[in-house]
Amino acid sequence: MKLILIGFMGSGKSTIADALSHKLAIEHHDLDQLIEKQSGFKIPAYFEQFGEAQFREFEHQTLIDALELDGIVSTGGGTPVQDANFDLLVQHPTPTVFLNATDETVLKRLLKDDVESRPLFQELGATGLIELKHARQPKYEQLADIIIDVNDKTPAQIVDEIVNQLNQYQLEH
Ligand SMILES: Nc1ncnc2c1ncn2[C@@H]1O[C@H](COP(=O)(O)OP(=O)(O)OP(=O)(O)O)[C@@H](O)[C@H]1O
Ligand SMILES: O=C(O)C1=C[C@@H](O)[C@@H](O)[C@H](O)C1
Ligand SMILES: [Mg+2]
Repeated sequence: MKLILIGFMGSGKSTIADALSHKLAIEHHDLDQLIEKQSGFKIPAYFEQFGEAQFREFEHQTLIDALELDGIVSTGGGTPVQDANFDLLVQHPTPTVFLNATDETVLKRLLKDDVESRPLFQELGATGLIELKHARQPKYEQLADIIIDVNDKTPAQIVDEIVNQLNQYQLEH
């Protein structure tokens, strides 16, 4: 079984994919973690050392490899909106789940984490980050086979909702 999770930074892709992989007893491949493992750099260090353009190239190659694997692929927040990745994902037969969070939810969750772990948050600040979120929203929506509202829900509730919607989706396709 295969599944792709997309959504903005802080929408919960890594958290939800991890919980879902346990529930469904399948593998989870987190693109940011794969990039860190394969490059030997943490994401902020990679941005600092090589810049965003080179990060996007590395991310693209990692996505190509990850799409060959079984299980759940959780993407980085910016992965699906890069043109080359968008084209790959739009053609890919695997169901794509978009975790849709409000601006408030995203900011609340990101501010709870270490700001330094997300270089674009550090660079853009809260206002710039939300502008980026709005600019990306149409692309996430275009790629989504299933959209899950992730506001004010526990990870367990979100996981159950994904499982239900996925069953429905599979019956219809
Ligand atoms: N449903 C939820 N309720 C409350 N907190 C949550 C929920 N889902 C995730 N979180 C928390 O929000 C933060 C961001 O979650 P996570 O790292 O999974 O997001 P992400 O979409 O993978 O972000 P990125 O794109 O930056 O990798 C974490 O601190 C996580 O514990
Ligand atoms: O939204 C983005 O562009 C990013 C999100 C993270 O998952 C990382 O991939 C990186 O910090 C860039
Ligand atoms: Mg993540």
